[in-house]
Amino acid sequence: QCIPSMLKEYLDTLTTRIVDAISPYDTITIDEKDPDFFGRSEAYLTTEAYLSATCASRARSLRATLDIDDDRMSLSMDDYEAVVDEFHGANMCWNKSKVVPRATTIITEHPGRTDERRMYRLTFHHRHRVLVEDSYLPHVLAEGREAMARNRQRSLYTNKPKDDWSGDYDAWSSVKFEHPSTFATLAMDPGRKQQILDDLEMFHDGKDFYASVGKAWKRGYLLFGPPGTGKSTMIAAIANFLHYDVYDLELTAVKSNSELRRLFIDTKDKSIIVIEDIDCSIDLTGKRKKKGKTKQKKKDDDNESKVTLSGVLNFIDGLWSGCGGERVIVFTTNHKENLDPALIRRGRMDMHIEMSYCCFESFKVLANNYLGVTDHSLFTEIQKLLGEVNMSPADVAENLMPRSKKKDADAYLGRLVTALKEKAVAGDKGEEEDDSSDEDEEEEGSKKNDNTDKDDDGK
Ligand SMILES: Nc1ncnc2c1ncn2[C@@H]1O[C@H](COP(=O)(O)OP(=O)(O)OP(=O)(O)O)[C@@H](O)[C@H]1O
Repeated sequence: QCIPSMLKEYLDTLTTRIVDAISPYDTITIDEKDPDFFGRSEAYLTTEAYLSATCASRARSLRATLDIDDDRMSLSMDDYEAVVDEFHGANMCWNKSKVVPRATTIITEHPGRTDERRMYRLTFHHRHRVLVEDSYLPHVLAEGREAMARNRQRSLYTNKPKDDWSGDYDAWSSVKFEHPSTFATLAMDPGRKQQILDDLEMFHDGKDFYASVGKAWKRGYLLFGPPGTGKSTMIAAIANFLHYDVYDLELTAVKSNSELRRLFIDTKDKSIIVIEDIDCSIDLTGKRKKKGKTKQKKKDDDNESKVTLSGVLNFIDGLWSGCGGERVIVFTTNHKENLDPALIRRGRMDMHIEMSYCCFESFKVLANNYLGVTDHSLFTEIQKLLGEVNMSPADVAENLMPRSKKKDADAYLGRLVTALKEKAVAGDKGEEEDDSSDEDEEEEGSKKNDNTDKDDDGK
């Protein structure tokens, strides 16, 4: 029984060798099993992601698997299916096959599990060998990784108090990141929006550029503006655009610079590290200039947190240069003028983005988002009123929010007109008083600065 099977194996090998010798085609096999680990090989997973993203739609026979984390079906080529990928005029033929081991009499604890092994085989003409090795395989790798990053379930992390850290990688707790905000739904000046998108794209595709100029692959964005103008919404849109995780760093819970460093070291690549309301998080502001005035306060704060401005500056620059890559850091503030210039200088906060009160262009985005209208007889009046009063996009959105299943555009736009008129009667100052009413007392003194910020668009 053994001899015929050995003979078959020998003949198979011989046939392959003869065919290889006379065939003008080369092949590369990418095996599912990782020789060093029990899991699936990264090369296989990356190839699968690449083919699913680029060529699987051309395959007639597909395989669906349920991604439990993501709660969706993902499709890939089925076994024995083949597709052709054209690259720089050359045909790259991929097929998927599997090897089923010969039956044995091993009794297993897991009867459903088989030892079958899948593989992708790339076949191409011998004359494209250099193209495949130098360009096509790196292309498959880069695009496959990109597709994997796009498809993975992203997380929103927050830092735990040090007393709750239990293991080496336990400084952050996380939940699924599922914020629906995108740049399409974000209401802001379209020109500025495009600038930000271009900047993010440049950063995202800039690995080689950053390496060539000797700069760490990171980018800092300072988002500033009055409450309710969309700073948090913008962060979510950036995360969705770049397909990054978000680390929401609560600085007041960090007790020392070394704890801060450790938190940053524990963040992963392809992530956004956010410190919201940086001016309220910690006494980073003005400390260097008004040492005398803040001495007493500093004493009181010593028991609370010993994170210093220089600690924050060091971790941004020191750490970024040394580890990982592809990280974005975002600070938000309602009062940019209170921040120490060293903290927000270009190179640390590379782009300063003002989120301002609702302009007509922003309103049109919100009207479309909330009511599905792109034009209406009340638009002209709303445009005029928005030119006269300051209303945050959050307030505009609240007025446009349908109160029943029926999207009655006349009623909701009418309600907005009434609210704007009331504000016009109260004057712009009324807006500022409204904002401060639900905020901490200590913030009240700086409300008037919202308008001074408007002159600095951070270009
Ligand atoms: N520019 C915007 N585009 C779309 N929606 C917006 C925008 N600004 C505000 N909103 C809406 O208002 C809500 C509050 O906005 P958001 O929390 O992003 O404001 P913020 O500037 O971060 O406020 P704060 O300074 O108080 O934290 C959002 O959930 C969103 O629905």
